[in-house]
Amino acid sequence: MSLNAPVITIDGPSGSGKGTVAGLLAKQLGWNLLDSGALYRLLAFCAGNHGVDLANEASLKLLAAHLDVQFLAAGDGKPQRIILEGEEVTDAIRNEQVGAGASQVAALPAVREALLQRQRAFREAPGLVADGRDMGTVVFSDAPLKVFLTASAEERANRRYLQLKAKGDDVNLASLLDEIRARDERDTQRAVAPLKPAADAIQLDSTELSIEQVLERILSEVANRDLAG
Ligand SMILES: Nc1ncnc2c1ncn2[C@@H]1O[C@H](COP(=O)(O)OP(=O)(O)OP(=O)(O)O)[C@@H](O)[C@H]1O
Ligand SMILES: Nc1ccn([C@H]2C[C@H](O)[C@@H](COP(=O)(O)O)O2)c(=O)n1
Repeated sequence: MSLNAPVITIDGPSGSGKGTVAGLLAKQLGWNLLDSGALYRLLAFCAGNHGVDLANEASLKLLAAHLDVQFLAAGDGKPQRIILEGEEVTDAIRNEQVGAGASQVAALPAVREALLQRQRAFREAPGLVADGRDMGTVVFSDAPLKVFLTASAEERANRRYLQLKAKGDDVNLASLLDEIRARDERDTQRAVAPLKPAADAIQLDSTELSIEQVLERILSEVANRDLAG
């Protein structure tokens, strides 16, 4: 970990485009990438594999501390490959069921504590782009650029619908909207590290913006702060 390496944090609700924009930004800047939501998804998925109840905080804490995971750069603009206990789970953790489980385990203080250092270890030169819910408020509270990315719940559900449909999943728009609202509620209302903008974050509503427009706005903030060296 290098405490001097600059960090750009991108927080926001599910489907706001954080992961997509963080990946593109990291690629463009040649910086490291932390998809912190993947860690919570992996924990929920791993708990399922090991028969651990999603409310069992003590067992989840242990599982989180010993999570055997590798993030592998895929290149060609493809998402990182994720290997859990030797098995590729890149696609398996990207569904609403695992997302809901992740949101459930993420509300447990011992789990968040157990994952904190693992997340901070991603801070390496030349810099880090980190996306999640508490990147700007807790994990990298000293980051020189913090973005809070939002979009209406309807637009986010529609994006998720198109994304899952393109993968061949059997999806229903109304259920996705309900799931997104339930996840928003749990992520914003939990007692520890709730989803909220950091006081010094730039807020971007992407409802009417394309991915390229969002990226362009963040890159202009990177240039204003002279972060790219
Ligand atoms: N501005 C945008 N306009 C249209 N589609 C977008 C935009 N941003 C993202 N998308 C699409 O929306 C879907 C969800 O985006 P993404 O996975 O990046 O969201 P997220 O905020 O990381 O969600 P989660 O927190 O659940 O992982 C993807 O299919 C992505 O291509
Ligand atoms: N920094 C983070 C990242 C994620 N979570 C929780 C809350 C989300 O609902 C869930 C899945 O995240 P996603 O992959 O959809 O970004 O994980 C969190 O609490 N803190």
